[in-house]
Amino acid sequence: MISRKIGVASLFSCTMSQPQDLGREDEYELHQQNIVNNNVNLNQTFHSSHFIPRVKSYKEKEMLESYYEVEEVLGSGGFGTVYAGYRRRDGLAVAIKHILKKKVSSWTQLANGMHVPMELHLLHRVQHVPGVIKLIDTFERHDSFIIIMERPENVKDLFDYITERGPLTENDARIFFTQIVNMVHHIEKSGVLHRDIKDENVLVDLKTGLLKLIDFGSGTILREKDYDDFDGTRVYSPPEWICNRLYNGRQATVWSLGILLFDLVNGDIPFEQDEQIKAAQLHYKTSLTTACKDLIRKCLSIDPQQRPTLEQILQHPWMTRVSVPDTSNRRRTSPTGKVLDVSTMSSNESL
Ligand SMILES: Nc1ncnc2c1ncn2[C@@H]1O[C@H](COP(=O)(O)OP(=O)(O)OP(=O)(O)O)[C@@H](O)[C@H]1O
Repeated sequence: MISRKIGVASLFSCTMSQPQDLGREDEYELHQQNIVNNNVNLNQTFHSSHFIPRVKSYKEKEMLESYYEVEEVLGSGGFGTVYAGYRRRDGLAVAIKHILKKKVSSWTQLANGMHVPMELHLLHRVQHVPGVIKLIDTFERHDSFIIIMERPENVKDLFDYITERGPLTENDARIFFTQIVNMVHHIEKSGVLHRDIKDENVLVDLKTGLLKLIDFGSGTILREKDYDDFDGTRVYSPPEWICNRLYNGRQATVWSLGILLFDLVNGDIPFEQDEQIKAAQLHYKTSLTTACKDLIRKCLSIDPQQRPTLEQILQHPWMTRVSVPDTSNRRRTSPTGKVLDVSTMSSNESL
């Protein structure tokens, strides 16, 4: 598998306590630390009435470190660094994302006139969506923003998960893919476009198989008009972006879902080079059902108009197939990491 990650450290080498309280709505605050907004690059400005943080007055002692213990690096990318940490008052496990202002390309203006990275606004706006990572707290410093999020215990991102286990069975892939499509559907209904749906941005809870979506750093407000900017992951971007530098948000999302589904059942993404994206030829390493290949093919239609909508994906026969108990005693590993007796779950993948 070709590595698409840069400098991602191992996850969760230690934990202190079970997450109990993810922070009540009224606990969510934006702590301003020595705010200097004069040099902020406001490429994109939106007036938001959805996001009005309570601003805590700046005091030297009320720094991040007095609320949170910062530990090892979980990952670093285009916008900054993510650390593991704990909330001091109750030991809640958190992820601390440090976003450098100079690296932020998209900003929004809040109803109170404050400027924040679009990522923060979008994440706040989709907090009600099941599966979206929970926002706990936010700080502003003169050169950066710090986003505190829940850090579920015993998780692994989907890239590492697939790298370690190889291609998933179609049944397991369906369990994951259904969660992701439902999440994306909810997010779009909330007027948000994630624009970086990929295995590295999905965390798998190894106990429950439940997924968490992270990283709205490439996201934007959903609109019908085509976009002419893209900051997501090129190998998940559609041919119309590669060829024309223009795309419809919903249709590009469906393309990225097609890449992700291929990745789940095949163990790696289908295209690395621009020419491959433009040709959209699919070569499978694994044996798949006709229904599965049909759904992938439709999502990866070169013509964006031919791609299914999210509703149509959810209605596709591969997604809705009725579970047929397998009477054999075959055993296999589930996405939850447990060895399952497949006679108790859906497993008939033949068409
Ligand atoms: N809430 C979280 N809980 C656990 N791990 C997390 C969390 N948020 C981020 N991570 C880890 O940190 C990594 C980087 O996070 P994220 O993608 O948000 O940062 P980024 O700077 O936008 O990275 P990139 O540029 O690669 O997209 C993730 O791949 C994941 O491994």
